[in-house]
Amino acid sequence: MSNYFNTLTLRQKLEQLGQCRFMDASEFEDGVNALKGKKIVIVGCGAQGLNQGLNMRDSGLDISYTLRQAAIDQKRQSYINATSNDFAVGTYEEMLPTADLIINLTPDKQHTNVVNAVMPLMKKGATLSYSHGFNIVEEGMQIRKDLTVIMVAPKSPGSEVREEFKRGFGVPTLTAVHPENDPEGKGWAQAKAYAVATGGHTAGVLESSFVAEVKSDLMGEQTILCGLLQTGAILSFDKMVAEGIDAGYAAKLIQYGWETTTEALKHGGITNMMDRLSNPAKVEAFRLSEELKDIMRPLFQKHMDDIMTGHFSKTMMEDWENDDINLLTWRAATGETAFEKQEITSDEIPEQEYFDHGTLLVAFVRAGVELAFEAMTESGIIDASAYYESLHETPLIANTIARMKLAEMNRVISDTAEYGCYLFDHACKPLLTDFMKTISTNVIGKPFSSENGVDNQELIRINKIIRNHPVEIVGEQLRASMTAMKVIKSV
Ligand SMILES: NC(=O)C1=CN([C@@H]2O[C@H](COP(=O)(O)OP(=O)(O)OC[C@H]3O[C@@H](n4cnc5c(N)ncnc54)[C@H](OP(=O)(O)O)[C@@H]3O)[C@@H](O)[C@H]2O)C=CC1
Ligand SMILES: CC(=O)[C@](C)(O)C(=O)O
Ligand SMILES: [Mg+2]
Ligand SMILES: [Mg+2]
Repeated sequence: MSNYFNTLTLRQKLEQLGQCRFMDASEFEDGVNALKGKKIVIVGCGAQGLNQGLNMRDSGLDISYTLRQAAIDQKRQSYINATSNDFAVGTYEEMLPTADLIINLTPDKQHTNVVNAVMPLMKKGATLSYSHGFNIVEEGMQIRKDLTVIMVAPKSPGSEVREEFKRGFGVPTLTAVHPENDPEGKGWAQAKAYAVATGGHTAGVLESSFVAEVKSDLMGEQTILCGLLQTGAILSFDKMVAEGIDAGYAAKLIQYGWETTTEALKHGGITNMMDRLSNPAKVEAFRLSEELKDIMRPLFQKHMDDIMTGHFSKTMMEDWENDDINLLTWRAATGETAFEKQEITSDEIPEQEYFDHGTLLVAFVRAGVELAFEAMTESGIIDASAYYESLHETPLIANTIARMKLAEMNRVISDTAEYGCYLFDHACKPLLTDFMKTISTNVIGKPFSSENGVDNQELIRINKIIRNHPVEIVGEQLRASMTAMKVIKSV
C-alpha cells in the first residue's frame, strides 16, 4: 500500500482537492429513502459510531453494530454503548454477510486491519463507508472492485453530532464517493441519504472528495480546532495564575471562555465575536491577533505542507508502529498541566464577562480561524469546506472543553486529531514565549482598560479588515442557509 494522493498527477491532485459543491436543500427531498429498509451495520461503537447510529435510527433506518469478538466477550465500553441503547450487536460473521451498508467507525489506526477482516465477509455489491478518508488517501487501501466506497464525514466531534441533532439542527457534513469504487453509480444517492439521516443536511452538505476531506480535516484539527485551543488554554491559564488571578477563577474563565466566545463566532462570524468586545478592547484584540498571525503563520503553513506531502501521515504511522509512544506521552503530559488539574470556582461568571475578561481568548480565536482558513484555501481547498473546518467547528470543539477541559476534548476527538493536536501544541507553545511576556491581566483575567480613547479612523479601518476577510464573506452566505441553528449556552 502506498499514499494514494501521492500517486496522483498534479492535475488530478488539484481536481480532487478542489472538488466541493454546496448542495441545495432541494437535493435532499428524497430524504433517507435510498437507505430505507437496507441493513446498515456499523463497525465500532465509539464517539462517531454510537452518535451517528442513534441519529440514523431516529431517522427511521435499520441500524445494528458489529464489534470485535473480544469487545463482546469482555462487555467493553463499546458493547455497553450499543446494548444499553437497545441496538443489536453481533460478531463480524453474524452481522456482515447480510449487510447492505457497512460503516467503518473504528479508529483510523485500525482501518487496514478492520477493512481486511470485514471485506471478505461483505456480500457482492454492498457499500463500505468511512467518516474520515485517511485509510484510502494516506494509506492507499484497495477495496474490492464490486464494492461501493463512500464517505459521510460530520465536521464535528461525535458527541456534538448527537447534541445538535437533538436540538433539531445538525452539523455540516462532507460527502464523497471514491472514484475507484463506484461500480453501480449508487454512491452519491446513498451518501446523501446517510447525510440526511444524521441531520447534516440542516447545516450544510458538501459534495466533495476523499482527498479534500482528508487534507482539510487533518489541518483543521491540528491547528485551530484542537491544537490552538489547547495551547491558548494552557498559556492563558499560566499567565493569569502567575499574575495573581485566583486559579479557580482563571480555570473557569478558560473552560467556559472558549465556548462562550466561539458561540458568538458560530452565529455571526469573527465580526460578531469581535463586536462583543468594547471598542477599546476590540482595537487591542485586533492588534494582538495580527501579532499572533505573524508569529504563527509559518507553523500553520508547515502543518498544511506536511499534510499535503504525506510527511505528517508517515510520521504518525511511525508512532502507530512504535506503540503510540508519542501520543501516550503527550496525553499524560496534558493531564499533568496546572490548568487541567485546577478545580474551577463555583462562583458564577456572567456571559459578557467572558468577553470583557477574555480579550486574549478572542485574539487567539480570530488569529487561528483566519490562519487555518487561509492556509487551506491557499492550498486548493474550497472556501466552504475551509469555513466548516475552521470557523463553524471551533465552537463544537469548545463545547467539549466546557464539559471537562482538555481531557474531555482529547477523549472525544479521534486519536488522529489528538495526535495532531499535541504535535501542534508542542511546537506552538515555545513560539509564543516572547509574545506571552508582553501579555498582562489587562487582556486576560481582568477588564481591558486603556488611557487612550479610541481613534475613530482606526476603528473604521479595523472593522473593515475584519468584515472583508474571505472567511466572513463565505460565512455569511453559508449561515444564511443554516436557518435551524440553535443557541448553546452552558454558563
Ligand atoms: N472522534 C470524532 O469525533 C470524529 C471521528 N471521525 C472519524 O471517525 C472514525 C471513528 O473514530 P472515533 O469515533 O473517534 O473512534 P473511537 O475511538 O471513539 O471508537 C472506536 C470504536 O472502534 C472499536 N475498535 C477499536 N479497535 C478496533 C479493532 N481493531 N477492530 C474492531 N473494532 C475496533 C472500539 O471498540 P473496542 O475497542 O471496544 O473494540 C470502539 O467502539 C475515525 O475514522 C475518525 O477519524 C470523524 C469525525 C470526528
Ligand atoms: C472532531 C473532528 O471532526 C475531528 C477533529 O476531525 C476528529 O476528531 O478527528
Ligand atoms: Mg473533523
Ligand atoms: Mg478528524
